[in-house]
Amino acid sequence: MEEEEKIVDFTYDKSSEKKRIAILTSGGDSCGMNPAIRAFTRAALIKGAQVFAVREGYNGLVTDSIIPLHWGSVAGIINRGGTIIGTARSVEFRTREGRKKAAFNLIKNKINNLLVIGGDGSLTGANLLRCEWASLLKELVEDKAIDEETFKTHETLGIVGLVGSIDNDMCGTEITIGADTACHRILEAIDAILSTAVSHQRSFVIEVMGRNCGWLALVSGLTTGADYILLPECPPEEGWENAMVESLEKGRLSGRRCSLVIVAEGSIDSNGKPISPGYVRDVLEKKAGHDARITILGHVQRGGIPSFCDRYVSTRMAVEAVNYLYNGNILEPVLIGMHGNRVVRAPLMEAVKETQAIGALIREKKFADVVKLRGGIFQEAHTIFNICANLKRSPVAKKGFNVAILHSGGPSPGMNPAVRAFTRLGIDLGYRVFGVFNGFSGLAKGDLQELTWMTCNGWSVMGGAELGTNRSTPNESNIAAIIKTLQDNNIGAICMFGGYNGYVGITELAKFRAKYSYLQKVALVCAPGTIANNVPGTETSIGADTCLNNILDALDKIKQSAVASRRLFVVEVMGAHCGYLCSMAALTSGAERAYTMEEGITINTLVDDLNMFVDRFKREHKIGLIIKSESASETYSTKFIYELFKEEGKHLFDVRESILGHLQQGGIPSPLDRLNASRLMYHFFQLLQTEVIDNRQTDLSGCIGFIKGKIVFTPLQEMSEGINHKYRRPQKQWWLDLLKLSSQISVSRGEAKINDNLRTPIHSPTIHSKPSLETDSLLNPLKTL
Ligand SMILES: Nc1ncnc2c1ncn2[C@@H]1O[C@H](COP(=O)(O)OP(=O)(O)OP(=O)(O)O)[C@@H](O)[C@H]1O
Ligand SMILES: O=P(O)(O)OC[C@H]1O[C@](O)(CO)[C@@H](O)[C@@H]1O
Repeated sequence: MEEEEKIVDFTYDKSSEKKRIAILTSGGDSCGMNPAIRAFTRAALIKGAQVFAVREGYNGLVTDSIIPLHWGSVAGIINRGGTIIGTARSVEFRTREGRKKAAFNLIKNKINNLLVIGGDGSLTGANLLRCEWASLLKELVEDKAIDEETFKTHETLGIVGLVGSIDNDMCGTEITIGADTACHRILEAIDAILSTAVSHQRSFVIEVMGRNCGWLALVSGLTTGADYILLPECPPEEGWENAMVESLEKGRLSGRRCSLVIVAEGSIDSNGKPISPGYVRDVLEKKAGHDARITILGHVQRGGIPSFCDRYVSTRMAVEAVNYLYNGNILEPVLIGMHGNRVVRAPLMEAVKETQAIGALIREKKFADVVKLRGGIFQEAHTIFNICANLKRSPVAKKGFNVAILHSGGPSPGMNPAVRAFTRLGIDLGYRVFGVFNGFSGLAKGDLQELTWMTCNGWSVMGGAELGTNRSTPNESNIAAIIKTLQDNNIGAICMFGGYNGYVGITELAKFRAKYSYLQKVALVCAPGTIANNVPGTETSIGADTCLNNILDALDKIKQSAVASRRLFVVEVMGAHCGYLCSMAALTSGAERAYTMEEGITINTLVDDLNMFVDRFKREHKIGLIIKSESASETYSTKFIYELFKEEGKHLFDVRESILGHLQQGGIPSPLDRLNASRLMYHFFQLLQTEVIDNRQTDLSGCIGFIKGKIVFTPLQEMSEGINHKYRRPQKQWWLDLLKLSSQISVSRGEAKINDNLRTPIHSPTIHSKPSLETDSLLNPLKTL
């Protein structure tokens, strides 16, 4: 995979031949397709391309349902599920005759670049069209449908693919567009089911989608604390029914009041025989005597509002697709994927081949190879699930090593799932695990407790921080008491899961090593648990994803409230001195402006922006949105900006300010935060084993975090050097360029010059069940963002 560092090159393409690019969505719809259509269209328009939508997937290519897209055609869709250009599973395109018609229609519309957003099937189709292109064109010449001249001008077809599928089943990307939102829908349903299951002491068998991929089942199993999961990639051994019942019984005996089994829809046993939820229910009733119920989640999983993650990845991938069409080698079709926070390109043909190989390997029952092809995160999540769901039956060999976890800083969603994973992974490995209440001050007071397997039962779904958190740090007055607690409980390692203050606290504690020799035998490791994403040694902190979903939820509601009147909203978000939340919220909400401390606010910026909004509202815009980071400027406060815009914009628009406040820290943790919290804790124990126990580096100190798609350890010195101590944020912030991207694709450069009828949005097929395939169905302006 080739990683792209440059986020976007917005230079206008001056070549005389303007690119004509078509975009289509195909296969099952997925949340995130619309943000991808928006970002792709706008980024391509900025480059000077003419952009077209092919309606209803490949059917639109076959039937010539191709319409132009303009800046305004994709307005107001960033927060809408589904796909405004329609999708389908086209039977005709599967035939060579169908693909010949598709080729003809592309040529008829003078299109020689195509973006396909769909699942593995759709991208297989795109790949096939690309492979057959020359021969299809030759046949069209022979049929006299096109002449030699046209043949020559269309010899190459640039193809780029984005994986839009809830299944997350494609090689070449860690995550597909729609998979995260589907996890949100599944978790909402399971979290709701758990309360009734617990009340009745029932067992629930839940079927989730995914075709022959178990990603959705695996992630939902791990993040809801399910007892048992059935995945197509890891079919259970013969006699699994007894093992499942035994495992569930063990859970009940330890105090669980309900049992949860998640079945991926493509689950099979080791002989390749499908396993149905009905069969699992029957086993539970007959063999365990459980009162069991089935819930098949179905298409709920594909619906709703796109999550932050899906809006983010789809926007990034779409912009990179434009980059590729302008700067890449279009003779080699690519798939744009994600690796951590980074966009990557993979050869489309290879990705398709590898993905198809998985299906064949499942049929050949080569399951170990299948799991390998699903990638490292899949394997890791599976290992963590297996440990956290099963209390070992045989006693574990004790390590004689005690570990403690504490939080520090503000509460962050994901703290409880982290403690659960820490406890269970630690116990499984033979450690004694302690939870410290109320941060470093609790440590000084000796306020800690040994955590057992069941102490954290149910914590994977809980927001807040059961252990408590505060901003105290070790200092001269409490250090002796801290050392006493550590010594009394024979603690050999501390995992501080928290925010900036926790990093300061661990740094302070390490400084006391010179004075207190006991501390030289205590490993000190920070793990990022803060909504602000302002800590060093990581690109992402746990809690930020939940927080951004909270912010987007609020922004979507705020935007709706403006529909009836012209309003400009100035919305203040948290993040201390770090503009991550602000810039990401702007990028994924379609806000026109984001004010961060990193970029600063000047009077010139405010005047320019005021003029921009005046211009927009004059042209019938109903809503404007500015996201402002809480510390963006000491001089130009939220109140000041509100007053300024109110005064200057009166008679044209209203201004409202909204300070989102602590709702941003609350709520149940998102699937991604739950998953990543567990993965971090898994890596903590790997680090402990290799560095502290095997390499005897008892005074190990530093932090673990996500860098370029991997979980890595950064030693204390480097960690400290990576901090901008004045502004309490990392020195280097990888996302800064995204601020530019956000405003570029939200505000049209030449908008003032654009003819009104070109800004007309498309009818949504979700509103009109039988959308016309004619281009004149571009009616009825919605006139929103
Ligand atoms: N082998 C193929 N040859 C030609 N076209 C194909 C091929 N496979 C799929 N397609 C085209 O892509 C469309 C969508 O494929 P499919 O139904 O497999 O969904 P998908 O893209 O895998 O999406 P999802 O993961 O959401 O199911 C098909 O209806 C067909 O038009
Ligand atoms: O919506 P349809 O055509 O019934 O397809 C359902 C299938 O599509 C997906 O949602 C996406 O591939 C699968 O998880 C599921 O098996």
